[in-house]
Formats: sequence, structure tokens, C-alpha cells
Amino acid sequence: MSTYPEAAPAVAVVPARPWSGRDDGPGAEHLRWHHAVELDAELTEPGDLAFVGFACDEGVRRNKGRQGAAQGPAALRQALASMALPKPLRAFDAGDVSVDGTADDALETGQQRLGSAVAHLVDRGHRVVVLGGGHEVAFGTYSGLEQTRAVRAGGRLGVLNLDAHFDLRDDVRPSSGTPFLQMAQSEARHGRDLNYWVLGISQAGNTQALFRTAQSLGVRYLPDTECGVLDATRVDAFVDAFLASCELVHLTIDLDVLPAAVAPGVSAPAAYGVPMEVVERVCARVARSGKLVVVDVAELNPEFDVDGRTARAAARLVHRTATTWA
Ligand SMILES: N=CN[C@@H](CCC(=O)O)C(=O)O
Ligand SMILES: [Mn+2]
Ligand SMILES: [Mn+2]
Repeated sequence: MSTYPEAAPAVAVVPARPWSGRDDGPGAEHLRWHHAVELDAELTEPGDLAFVGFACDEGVRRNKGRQGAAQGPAALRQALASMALPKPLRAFDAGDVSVDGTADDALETGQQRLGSAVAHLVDRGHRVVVLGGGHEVAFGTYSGLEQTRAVRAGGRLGVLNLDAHFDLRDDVRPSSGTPFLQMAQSEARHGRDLNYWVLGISQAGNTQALFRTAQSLGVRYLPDTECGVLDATRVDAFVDAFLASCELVHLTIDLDVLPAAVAPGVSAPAAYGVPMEVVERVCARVARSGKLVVVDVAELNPEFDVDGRTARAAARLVHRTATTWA
């Protein structure tokens, strides 16, 4: 028997805990999310939603941001649990991939582990919702999508990022600032271009070097100044052009796309931001398209939240996407 204590694993899969929340009684008329979530996959079927969390701070730490996003999945579940459902649905909670950032390659291992979970859930027929974690979650999600039957069969993938930032940093180590460059590099290895669109780009939040990288990769984007409530026609046209460009959609929501008043609990709060009604409208339009395969929500940091505001905004976007998902 070893006399040494076992090293804590760098990446652990933490089983989901039962969801709980306000209960007004039995029946469809009183339904809330916590009634709809199962912890046993066998009680759910293809077509049902599936949640998987990515409890990870390491990407934000490497990107010199404010840490705390590892608590995001728990805060998002809690905010969603008591939201009322307009009609019955069922969801499976697969638990969290939890990353211990003190190990050297924990982030990379965690992204791979998340990818395996996403691929398994998508191939089982679930509509998958990934709860981040810093925006490095998006590369984990994408790594899973790459392995799915639909993508391997040649389905054209499109990535729509709702974000103030391009996250195309050319850093030595992967972080929350690099996921879309990593995707582009992965696509290039397969002889393909990444089909990457961003809505909500802040000029002040991205250097000219990042704009140049975006241009060289053919990234399509709408600046935050063109995503106001009076810009619905322009925003809809952008989203429709994106949807026409692909068959399978990875929607990724960085909560710092929202104004700081709505989403203070992120690493880099937005002074300007895209209004909640515009972001929600985009989520619903994408969800209705019939092309959405997976959505991830990134950067929720409960440590910097104000009265659960950011968690509620994130939950509302998940709620709207999930209840509109065709
Ligand atoms: N995921 C975050 N990405 C941003 C953060 C910017 C900031 O911290 O100000 C980025 O790297 O550009
Ligand atoms: Mn961002
Ligand atoms: Mn981001």
C-alpha cells in the first residue's frame, strides 16, 4: 500500500446534483426547469436537451483576466432551475467536467474531456447546452463537434459567436482569448476554412492586430454599434446570411457581449454592449433555424456578479434558446 496521498486528478467528471427550486404544485401548468431535469440518461431520449458544465478558470487566468468562472455552471443551473416552462420538456444533466488549473495541461485535458462528452451527447441525439467556464469552453465544445457523425459525414459547420471580442489571440498557450484561432488551425489541418461569424465586436476591445487576424481568416462580424434595438433589420440579415452559409451551427455566447449593467459578472464587462433584447432575439432566430447542434455559454463569473444579475441573464438566454430550439 502506498504511503503517499493520491494526487488529485487534473480533470474530474463531477456527477450532477438534483435541481431544486420554487414549487407551486403538480402538473404542466406549474412546470419549472427543475421539474424537467433528469440525472439518469436512461430516463431521457434523443431530442431531449442535455446539459454539461465546464468548471474552469484556467483559460481566464492564462489570459490575465478576473478569475471565478469555474463557479459559472453551478450559478447558471441555480438561476435556470426556477424559471417557468411554457410547455413540457425533458433534459438530462450530465454533470461537470471540472478542471484543476494547478496541473500543467489541465485546461487542454479538460477541453478534450468536454469534447468527448459533447460528441457522445450530440451523437445520442440530444440538443446540447454547455455551461462555462471561461471562453476556452468553446474550443472544448468544438473539439466534440468535430468528432460527431454529422460533421464527419461532411455537414458544413458554422460558428456564431456573440461576443465583444474576436478571441483570435495568437498566444503560446491556449486560453480564453484563443479558442477561435485554435478552431481555424484545426480546420486548416483538415484543408478547410473556419466559417466564423461574430456579433457584438467592440472596437475598443480588440487591437488592430486582432482585426487583421480576423480579416485574414475571412471572419464576418457586426460591431456593437450596429447591434442596437433599432438595428433589428441589419442584425436579422447578418444572422440569416450566417445561417445560409452552413448546415450545422455551434452558437457560442460570451456574456461580455451584454452591457455591464446587465452582465457585471464577467471577466471583462462591456461599457457599451449589445442590448439583451437583441441578443435574445438572435438566440431565438438561430434556435428556430433547425440547424443548431450545440450552444455554449461562457464567462459567467459569480464572484463579480451583482445580485445574480449575470446568472439570470445567462439563464434567460439558455431558457429562450432551449424553448425555441427546432
Ligand atoms: N475571452 C476573453 N477575451 C478577451 C478579454 C479581453 C480583456 O480581458 O479585456 C480577449 O482576450 O480579448
Ligand atoms: Mn468577450
Ligand atoms: Mn470571448
